[in-house]
Amino acid sequence: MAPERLREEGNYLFSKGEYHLAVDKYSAYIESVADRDDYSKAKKPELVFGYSNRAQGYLMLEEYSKALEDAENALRLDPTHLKSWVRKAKAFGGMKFHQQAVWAYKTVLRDFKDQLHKTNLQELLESLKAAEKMDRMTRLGRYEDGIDEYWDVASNVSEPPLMEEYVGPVEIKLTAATGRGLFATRDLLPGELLFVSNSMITVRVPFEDNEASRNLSQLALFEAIKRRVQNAKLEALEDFTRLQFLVQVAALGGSYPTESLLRDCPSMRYFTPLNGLSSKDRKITDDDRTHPALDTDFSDEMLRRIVEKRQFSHWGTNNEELNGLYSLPCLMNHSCVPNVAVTTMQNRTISKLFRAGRNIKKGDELVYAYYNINCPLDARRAFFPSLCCRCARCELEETLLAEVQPLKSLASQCNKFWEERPTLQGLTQEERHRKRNQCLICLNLLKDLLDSRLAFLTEIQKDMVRASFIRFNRLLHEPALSIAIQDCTRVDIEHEIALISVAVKAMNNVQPGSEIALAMISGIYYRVKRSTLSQEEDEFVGLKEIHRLGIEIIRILNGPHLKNQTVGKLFSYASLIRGVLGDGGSLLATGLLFHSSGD
Ligand SMILES: C[S@@+](CC[C@H](N)C(=O)[O-])C[C@H]1O[C@@H](n2cnc3c(N)ncnc32)[C@H](O)[C@@H]1O
Repeated sequence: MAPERLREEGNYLFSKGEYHLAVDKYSAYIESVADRDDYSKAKKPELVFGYSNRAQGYLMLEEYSKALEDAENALRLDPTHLKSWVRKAKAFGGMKFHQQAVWAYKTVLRDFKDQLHKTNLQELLESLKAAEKMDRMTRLGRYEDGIDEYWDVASNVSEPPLMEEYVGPVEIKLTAATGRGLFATRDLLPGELLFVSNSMITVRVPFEDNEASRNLSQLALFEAIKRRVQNAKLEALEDFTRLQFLVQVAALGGSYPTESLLRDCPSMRYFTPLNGLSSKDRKITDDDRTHPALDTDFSDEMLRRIVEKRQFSHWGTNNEELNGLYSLPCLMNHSCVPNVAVTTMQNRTISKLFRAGRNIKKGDELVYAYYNINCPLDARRAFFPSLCCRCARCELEETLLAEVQPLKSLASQCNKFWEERPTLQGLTQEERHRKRNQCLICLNLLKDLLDSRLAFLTEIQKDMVRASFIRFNRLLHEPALSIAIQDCTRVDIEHEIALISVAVKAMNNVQPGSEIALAMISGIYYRVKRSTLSQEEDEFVGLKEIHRLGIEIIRILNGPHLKNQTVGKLFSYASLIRGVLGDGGSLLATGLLFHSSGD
């Protein structure tokens, strides 16, 4: 077929969205032009056209390294070909080489200034801005810009910001008692970013709390990971990201006690996004070629175990469930006194951002809470029966519950009250008061215990005990039990603020960056503010102090550099989530914080 015909057919197929076929036609076109027996100078424009258009086809197919190769082929023949430059920039972006994408967009904007018309220019400026943002995230760990922009009324951003991956001051090592864990490689301040992890694979299923639906989602994850492993195995020695994927899956499937340190404690190079690696570290080395992950058989049994044991579930909007697999988060151990705060964000993927919750020293193990830890020991253990956490708090509580009978009965009342919660809505006025009083009596008993028999505990130990009884405080804030501000005296309100203040301070000392504490603070703050007494809000004893604590929590969860305006919005929005925060619902809370647009 004549080259012109091939070119026309390629264009036609491209316009119809048949990108695979279009790429084939452009390949045939390139070949037939190259084979033609005439001067190379004469063929140059046609070859540039062929390579450049095929690059565009590859971009549509998300085959970015091939797109880059073609764009570069075209530019070698004609370094002034604008479209090839733009395609090269896009290919860099697709490969997540954001630093190079920034450079390529800047080159276009500088060298082709006179050829760009308005729409072109606008589009390129936006692409450059997006690439710069991605670059800041993946190399510097700066995510606040995207969050600020999302919440800025002046911006038209409606989608939650896309969070690219980032790996900061973290390494994998063996712990003394709980297998592998993550450790800090330098001293850290509260709110500092540790790493951001996107799900390797996500499946969306309609939310149905039953066995069949769980099986279906596990099967879908299993099929997806199996396909990805097979593909990665084919190209792992040419493509470093595929090798990274294999190492990550092998690490998740690795058993502990460890058989092979190399496989079970892989270098962070295998977890770091390419844009965060030096160009030397991105290249496949001899050590990579002999990496044990390449010899791993990735049996169905191993992949099934990964899916079953390592899957994270999130509630999505529209009553759907998003189930995902993560690499680094799965290597971090649990503690009921965590030092890491996590937020989850749903955008096109699901991103988890991990930040230091408190001051952390170089070499400290990094631990976060796998589940809601604001409840008594037995309720915590019920969330994850196979774990049996032995952190300092669990050990303390176990001893106290065995030796201090009143504490044990308070714990069982606490759980019982909480389980009765769904029926609170239908109570009469009198029953509500009675129930509320029961909670208040329990809280007073707890206070007396801590002031007398348990007075020997240190302050942080007392806070650990208080944090285990938060359910009493939360019940006081259930819509069915909470006091209507108009109907109560200033003394009542101040008493309630004092109660919540003790509770949220304890929660924050035990688990800095607690979304449940934030929701409780914001809830009472706005209840007082919206009441008829709102003018005097600042005079209420303790209200300012809990507001300050709420702000502190937001900055731990979302970074210390967030604009004040954004922090204010997140604080006001947090009051809306208290109703939907059930046990284990803390992941949902921040998902929602970002998911809903506006206030
Ligand atoms: C998500 S993995 C964490 C990484 C794990 N240590 C490894 O080597 O793969 C969770 C498993 O780690 C162990 N683990 C994590 N936190 C623990 C804790 N606080 N107490 C006891 N075991 C824990 C349990 O075996 C648990 O099933």
